[in-house]
Amino acid sequence: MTMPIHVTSEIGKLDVVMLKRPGQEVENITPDTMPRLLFDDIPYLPIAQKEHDNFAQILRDNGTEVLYLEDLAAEAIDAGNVKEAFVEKMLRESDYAVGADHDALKEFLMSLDTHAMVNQLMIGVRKNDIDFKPTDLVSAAEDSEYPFFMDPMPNLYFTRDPAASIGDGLSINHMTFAARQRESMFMEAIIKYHPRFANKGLHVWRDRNHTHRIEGGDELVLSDHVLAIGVSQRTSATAIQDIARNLFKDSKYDTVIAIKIPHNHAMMHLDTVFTMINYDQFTVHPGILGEGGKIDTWTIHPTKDGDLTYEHNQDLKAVLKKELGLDDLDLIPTGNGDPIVAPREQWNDGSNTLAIAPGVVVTYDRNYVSNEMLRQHGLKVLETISSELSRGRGGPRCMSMPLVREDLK
Ligand SMILES: NC(=O)NCCC[C@H](N)C(=O)O
Repeated sequence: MTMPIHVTSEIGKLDVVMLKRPGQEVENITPDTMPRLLFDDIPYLPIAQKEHDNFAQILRDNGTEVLYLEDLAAEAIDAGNVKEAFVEKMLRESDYAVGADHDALKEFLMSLDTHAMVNQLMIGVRKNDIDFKPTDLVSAAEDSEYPFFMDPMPNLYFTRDPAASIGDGLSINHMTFAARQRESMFMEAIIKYHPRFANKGLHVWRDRNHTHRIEGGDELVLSDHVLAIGVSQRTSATAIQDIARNLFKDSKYDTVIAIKIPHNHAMMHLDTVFTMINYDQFTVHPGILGEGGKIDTWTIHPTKDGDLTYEHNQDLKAVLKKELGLDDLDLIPTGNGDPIVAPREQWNDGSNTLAIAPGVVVTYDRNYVSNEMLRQHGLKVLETISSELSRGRGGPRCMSMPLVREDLK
């Protein structure tokens, strides 16, 4: 029986994927909150939705079943009969553990049907959504001008990050910034309660109850025994050690390649600068490579007594060839390596390709130089429209959480 989560590569035919259609949460970004909510501009929602529907349709047209986070979350909460517990937990993580504001918010959220409640949590709760005037010190002294009781979660359409499928399981992630920390609660509920996933023997390799951060954009499943994980703005070396230990103990995974990338918003995750697109082909943003193409990598293996060994290397190509057992490797530079085109296209996720089968990728249409390069290197490129979605700083890989991929032959 195929497991409800089964991902042993970045490139096996994509059978099932989870997306989140951008909704009103995106309209709740303002210029003041943009930096904190991790956006560099405000997408125009009707167009962003059209673009997202186009992306989903490309996936369906190529034989992928598309599931939506918002539906799975509501179905899970109903199936587990945990609406009140979920609302309580969300309130607690939104800093409303007790008190009159907690009670008013809880009453409002519980009055909605489960789908509407899930959507409302994603959209955020504005102060004028409910008939309640707070009288506490925080509201009076600190928050009086702030329009929200509960912040929107506009990054939810990047389903790649709050959780990551690995083998017959997943990591449910402790996210770096407050703006995204509550997001992984939805996946936690789905795995625990949704009939499609609950009690099916799925492994949670690392859950969200940790202080050290890791995000799915950094977690790349290179094969059925090798992962690459970015040491990045969003993923700490400690979290990488943790997940490596857990995987080495209970799965076929025996190799994690930790790759150190610059710590900034344009390159926040490994998949913004490096993705696998075929058995022996990768995209790479030249901006992560130092003099002579060097980059710091550490290959991690288990010892017999459950400890870890680390091998430092600065030749990414050599490391990948060795660990994947390849004779040669094609690293395709974003924007053809041009000093203007490469950073421009990387900014709009020109390196963030989603492979839906070996050698078949979905990319943003705006990155036409990188797309042309991919075609010249023999890839089939399916372009998706991208003027608004890209304002959130994520591309096709970021916007998709593969749940099932076919194993490679
Ligand atoms: N895997 C990815 O690179 N995801 C893109 C996340 C973009 C989002 N605005 C963020 O900063 O977290």
